[in-house]
Amino acid sequence: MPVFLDSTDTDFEAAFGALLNAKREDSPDVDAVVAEIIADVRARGDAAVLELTEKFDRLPLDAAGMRFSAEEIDGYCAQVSDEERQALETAAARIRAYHEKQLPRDERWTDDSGAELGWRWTAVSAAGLYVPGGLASYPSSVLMNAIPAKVAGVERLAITVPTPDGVVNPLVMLAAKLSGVDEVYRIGGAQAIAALAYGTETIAPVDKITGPGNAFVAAAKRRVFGKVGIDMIAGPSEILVIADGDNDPDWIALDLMSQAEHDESAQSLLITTDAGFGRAVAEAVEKRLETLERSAIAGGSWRDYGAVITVRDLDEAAALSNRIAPEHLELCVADPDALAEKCTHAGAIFLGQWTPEAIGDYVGGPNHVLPTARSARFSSGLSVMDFVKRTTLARMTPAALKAIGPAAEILATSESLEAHGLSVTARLKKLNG
Ligand SMILES: NC(=O)c1ccc[n+]([C@@H]2O[C@H](COP(=O)([O-])OP(=O)(O)OC[C@H]3O[C@@H](n4cnc5c(N)ncnc54)[C@H](O)[C@@H]3O)[C@@H](O)[C@H]2O)c1
Ligand SMILES: N[C@H](CO)Cc1c[nH]c[nH+]1
Ligand SMILES: [Zn+2]
Repeated sequence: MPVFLDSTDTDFEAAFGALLNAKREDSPDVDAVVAEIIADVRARGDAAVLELTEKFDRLPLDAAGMRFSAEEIDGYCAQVSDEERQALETAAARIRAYHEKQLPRDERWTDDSGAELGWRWTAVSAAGLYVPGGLASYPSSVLMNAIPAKVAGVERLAITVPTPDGVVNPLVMLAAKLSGVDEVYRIGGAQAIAALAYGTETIAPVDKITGPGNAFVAAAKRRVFGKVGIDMIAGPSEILVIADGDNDPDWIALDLMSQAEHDESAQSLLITTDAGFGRAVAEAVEKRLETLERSAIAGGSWRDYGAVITVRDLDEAAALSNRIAPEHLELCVADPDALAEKCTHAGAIFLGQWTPEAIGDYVGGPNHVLPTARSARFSSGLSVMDFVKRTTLARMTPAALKAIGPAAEILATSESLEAHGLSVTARLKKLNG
């Protein structure tokens, strides 16, 4: 059973604080292991990656076998059924259409001084896309990473995906092919992140790494940030459902389990205005856990990190939700739009009882690579914007320089930066004869 909290209890704040601070993904143990792995890959390149792949994925490889060949990719694609291919194509088309709307526009204008100003967007040259593969396999994450990158115009895309015991999901290969990516490596975890960031004999380094993963992947992305860009911390999955008593407890139980089954470090929370409904959902979860094949993982994370919280009203629910800043927020209440207005910190919001979170994982259109561990307070889900950067543009005319140059001279003097000021003064002198 998860913890049951009631916002009217005297010890509520302490218990809620403990829930917020649960060290699900950035524990010192994970970070220490990851630091060692990254150092090893930097020092020994391919040799370290190959050893770590054998150790963690039980997959003995040589350097030549690290990358899937074009023939291998085609062979796996041929194994995909028509039904599965169509489902992937549906997902890909919807994800593409959604992300095409995110393409930012260049801007250029002339201001009152006569200065021409603006900015220009250009794509990252090379991106490494992490596709998880430890406890489940994620063709959908291939699409969610690669499609926005392609829409942005990234030239080189390299996918890393662990294949424990050498088992490959053919749909992962087809998703790569449908997205136009042919550089795919069968490596995962912190060693894959290090290889993408620093490069090895076989893998050329990239400029930016995106994608979700477990605690080891999330910790590795934190550590390589600065050497390369990263999208965000997209670690073990989370869901917060806010539901009134007018819902089917079994539906809500399944929604909670849909994220609990990703990882033992996942977190599934229910906030409800109806204590009896909260108990009914918890009972429905226990019933479902009796038959779910992934009950070991789902039950583990539900027991360790799950919670059912009873609140006085939906305003209180929104306030708690903002403190949690969940990756996924499902609003199963009579007026989900009104509640959504108040829920300002969340990776993705699912409005109403007909929108299970799983639709967003696969076919809704928005990206499913989303900020976890409360990082939705300051970051957003993966988008085209993660694969572009903005360069500012400025052109002075003589009139513009005359108008705003003197202020620059004064500020340069105030900073004691002589050459800065003189670079303006020299030009102004010429203009002023
Ligand atoms: N936030 C998001 O947007 C989002 C999206 C999809 C999936 N996810 C999350 O991605 C994760 C996928 O996890 P996964 O495990 O299935 O696959 P994964 O690919 O993230 O991790 C597998 C790798 O972890 C490494 N690893 C495992 N145990 C280790 C250990 N003891 N020491 C060092 N390295 C170790 C291994 O290298 C292995 O290859 C889940 O937590 C899921 O919730 C998040
Ligand atoms: N829920 C995950 C994001 O936390 C994404 C996903 C992919 N496949 C199934 N689920
Ligand atoms: Zn999911």
